[in-house]
Amino acid sequence: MLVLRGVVKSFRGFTLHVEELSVPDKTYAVILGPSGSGKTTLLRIIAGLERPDRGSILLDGRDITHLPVWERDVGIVFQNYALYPHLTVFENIAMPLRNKKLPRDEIKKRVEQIAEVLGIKDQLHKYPHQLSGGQQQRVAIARALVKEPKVLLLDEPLSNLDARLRLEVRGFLKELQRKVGAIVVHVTHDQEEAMALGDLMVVMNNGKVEQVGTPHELYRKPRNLFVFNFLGLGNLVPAKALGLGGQHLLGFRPEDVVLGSGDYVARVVRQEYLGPYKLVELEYNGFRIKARAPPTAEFREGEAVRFGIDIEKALVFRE
Ligand SMILES: Nc1ncnc2c1ncn2[C@@H]1O[C@H](COP(=O)(O)OP(=O)(O)OP(=O)(O)O)[C@@H](O)[C@H]1O
Repeated sequence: MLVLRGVVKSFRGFTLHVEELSVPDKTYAVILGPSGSGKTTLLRIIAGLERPDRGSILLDGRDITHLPVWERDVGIVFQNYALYPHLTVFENIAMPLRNKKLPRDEIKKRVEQIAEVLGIKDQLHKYPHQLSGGQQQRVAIARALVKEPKVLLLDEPLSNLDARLRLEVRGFLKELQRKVGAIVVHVTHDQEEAMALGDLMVVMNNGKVEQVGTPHELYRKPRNLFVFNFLGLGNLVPAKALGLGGQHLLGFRPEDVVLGSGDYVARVVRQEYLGPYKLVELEYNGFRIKARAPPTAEFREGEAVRFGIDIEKALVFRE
């Protein structure tokens, strides 16, 4: 189990403050937040690349706050992979083991083993520039895993891959984590990626943790407007505008809008065909509302449609 307690790190004009964060064993944790929210700083503190001003980091009950990077039992994959260009794939992966001065046979065995797990065994003689982006990334992951660390840290690992490869590698990362059983801490600003991968999601904003939970908890029970707005598509309408009492805002997801029947009448502003469903944007009482419709539904722009809201699923926020 990885625990951060009372961790504070200040730069000029920015403070990261994590009161308490626990990541249980064998958990895929995703740190999600907008640019500048402190995700990378948090990762670097866990890695030992950044020293916190206050607080402690515990790994399996051991205080590692003041240990140097190489004594921490963590593997790191940087966003740009940071491979050594003049070394072969084999030597890149072997580097952490050479630093540990393991015997030559042992190094060969372990490099080949991890290369097998990552499906790059036939690339070991090549140089990084002879590999595709996806293959380079696998080499970086292999290098991070070859020491069999308890914690694997991934900083925006998918951001350099094209859309198709990103989906493929995403599935692969999760399977890999299950196979090696390590704690993964994965930093991203992509909410879909975070929900797809995370056993545990940590939403950050402005140096603080806004909420920690499973993807479903965060999507359905966001603690505040920031989390609601940051995860997926949402509608926000004052309760009054819907003829309901109170001064609050109602938050609901497109899939909570029932089209074709209900208490309200709106106008269709536009529609987007997205394959499995259509996203329809409505205007009601001066507010925009996004709704889901079957992919075959046809609307005319400006057409009046009736709609209702699954009010049980709606969230109440203070205005
Ligand atoms: N070494 C440093 N010296 C000074 N300021 C820093 C340093 N590292 C980070 N910061 C500042 O801390 C804040 C958080 O940066 P951080 O990189 O952790 O955010 P992030 O959420 O990872 O953002 P991004 O998604 O853009 O990478 C930023 O305002 C950044 O300018």
